[in-house]
Amino acid sequence: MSAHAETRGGATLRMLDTADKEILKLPRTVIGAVYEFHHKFRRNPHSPGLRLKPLKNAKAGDSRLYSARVTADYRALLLHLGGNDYLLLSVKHRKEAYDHLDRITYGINPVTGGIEFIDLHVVEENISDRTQETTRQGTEEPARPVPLFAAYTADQLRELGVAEPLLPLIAKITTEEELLGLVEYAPRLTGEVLLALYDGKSFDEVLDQITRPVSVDEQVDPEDYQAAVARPATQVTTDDQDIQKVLEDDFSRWQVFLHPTQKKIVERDYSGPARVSGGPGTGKTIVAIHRVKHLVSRLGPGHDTPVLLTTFNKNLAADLRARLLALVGPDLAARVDVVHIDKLAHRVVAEAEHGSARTVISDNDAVREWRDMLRELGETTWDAEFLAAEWSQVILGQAINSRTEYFRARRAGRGRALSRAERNEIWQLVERFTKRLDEKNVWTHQQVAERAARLEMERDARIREQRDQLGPDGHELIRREAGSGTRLRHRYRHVVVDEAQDLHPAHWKMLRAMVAPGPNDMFIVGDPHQRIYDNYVSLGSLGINIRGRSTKLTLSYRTTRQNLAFALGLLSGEQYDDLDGGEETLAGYRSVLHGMRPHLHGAATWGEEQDAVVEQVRAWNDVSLSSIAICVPTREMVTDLMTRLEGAGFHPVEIGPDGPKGSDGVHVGTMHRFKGLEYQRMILAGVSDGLVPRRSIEALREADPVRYRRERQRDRSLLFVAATRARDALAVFWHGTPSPFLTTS
Ligand SMILES: Nc1ncnc2c1ncn2[C@@H]1O[C@H](COP(=O)(O)OP(=O)(O)OP(=O)(O)O)[C@@H](O)[C@H]1O
Repeated sequence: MSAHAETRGGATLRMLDTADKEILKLPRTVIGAVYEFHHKFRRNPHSPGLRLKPLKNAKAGDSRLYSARVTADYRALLLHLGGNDYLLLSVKHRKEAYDHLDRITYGINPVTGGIEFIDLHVVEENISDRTQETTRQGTEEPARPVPLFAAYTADQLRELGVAEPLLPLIAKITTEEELLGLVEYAPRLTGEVLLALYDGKSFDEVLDQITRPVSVDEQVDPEDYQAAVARPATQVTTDDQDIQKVLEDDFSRWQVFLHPTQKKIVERDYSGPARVSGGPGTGKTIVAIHRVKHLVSRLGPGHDTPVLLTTFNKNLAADLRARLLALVGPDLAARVDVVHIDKLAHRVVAEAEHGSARTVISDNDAVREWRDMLRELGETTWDAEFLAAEWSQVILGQAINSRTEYFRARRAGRGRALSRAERNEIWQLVERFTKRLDEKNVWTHQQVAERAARLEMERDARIREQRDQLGPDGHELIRREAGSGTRLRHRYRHVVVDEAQDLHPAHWKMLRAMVAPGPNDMFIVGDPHQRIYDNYVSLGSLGINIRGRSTKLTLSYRTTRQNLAFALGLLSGEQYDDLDGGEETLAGYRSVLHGMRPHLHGAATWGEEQDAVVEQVRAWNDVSLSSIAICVPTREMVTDLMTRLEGAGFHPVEIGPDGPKGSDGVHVGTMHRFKGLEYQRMILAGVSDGLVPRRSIEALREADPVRYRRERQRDRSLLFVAATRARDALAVFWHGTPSPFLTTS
């Protein structure tokens, strides 16, 4: 519903995204009053109690700027957009609201077409406060002999979208602290551009990676504020609840203020499957959830669940469900099937086979079964991990049913080539293995996925067949399932996938078959740099054609610039695929958040390292224990650390396959468990040579270089995922020799 439709007769009052930063610093009672004010204003902006009146700004003839009464002492600054539409720019103490009117500027950015508001007085005060603070602490940096941005002309900065009124201030900045002080209250794009230039990106890179993605194509009318407020670059709230969310807590901002790039991706109409990539913390999950909202709010009325939102595991699905509910409310959320991918596959199989009694075993259990079987057979040519992966990825992944098919199968990226005789041997072992599982009445998730994919593809084929038989009127009952009288349709109208990089080919086949090919059918979100399972796919070859519909998010909302630089260093020299046979990079990946450099600490032994980790937890006593997490490479190390923390009087909570097994207390888990999570502070422990990457892969270095590279890359990604979970502080520990991933960065 649009704000206009909601408030017929009254007024619209939207809030600019930069307003809440100042408002949230006000006393609690005033924040509450802002919310009340907002309600009253929308009902009748001219009610006498509100004292709405134009302000005489320094700009000649300016009549857009208004003030209104929030409490006896506080005033709202409003921008009149036209008609009864207003924009809340700020709330200030009465004195401040009128004292520095000549320092208040607003306008439409000619590059993005978005509305920008700057209180130069606030910016200047912030710069001077921050600088004084560093002087007091004795941490001030020496001013550079030339201003930081002296190398750029005003025209160049304008071209990059920097806000005009800030140019004189920018020209004077000589320290990082001053820059951070300016960026905090500057329009979003100005901050992004300046920090990127400061971090060493070239003018062209910034233009290409930061400015162009948010530029508008059309000519911007500098006076048309109604048009400007509707552009993605103007980040505003839309309704009452939004304002409440923003005022209640900072964590709800994602529900309200999408980055222009996020917004474009969410609202675009795609002619077929679309893919969104982006580094850690760039809001891929947020975009997926908003996309679901966008899709579900356009559906006609009904009680069915035409939208699927799926992800990798149960824990992440629970998180998606909670976030979706917070964003859309129970009625719309009820129309979305939020389920993790394995459960979805199980459902399909259970429905077809009326509840299979088989027990599912984990991938680790499957490798163990392979190992046992090879030992029993005295078979030493192949190792269990290789056979498990060959079976899962090539044989199940391509739904191979016979030896002949396996002889012909493509084994792209699987390591060394296999001769016909070798394939024959493997096939026999696979047959034996599946028989062994059958006899034990167990199967793996991949087997379930493969069965589900087959079932869904058969269903899809039946739907097509029936459609082909439709008469010219198209409404024949032929569409009914033979005998049952129920209509046979695709399960979903739209499918939205998060954590796409770790889905198995069989999952993709199942998902593809669950939705009719067409506009907005599939929305796929993932980051190949975070692939931590051995599933490589080419979406095109699985019938999911994303060509021309790929977009990338590059601004991290989680990771600080310091942590981000560290994490990027971990990946140096690797290449990553784009899930479609091409290459993917993290070009443009950046942050505007500022924090401490990661703390790095080496110890002589694992025992000493654990002592240091416990000390670190103790030192972080300014945050709650549940906002700290520790991740380590192995299960044994989790157990060790849990005992150690317990002994030190902390209450560690282990993260299991379904998420944390409790809430209060430091979370501890293996690196695999941290996919998709985030914590205020993170400790990575055990980042030693031989553990990260695993020593066991060394044997492959000569024997199978391709596989060696992949396994090594997987361990690197695991460390990358772990390092990017931290919102503010990151501490990295090892014993003995540090991981080579640390030293090459
Ligand atoms: N537009 C936004 N406004 C405010 N916060 C945001 C916005 N977009 C994302 N965030 C926040 O940034 C953090 C990371 O978002 P999200 O989990 O969606 O990123 P991601 O790309 O899926 O990360 P990862 O790949 O590491 O799992 C979250 O805390 C989220 O709430």
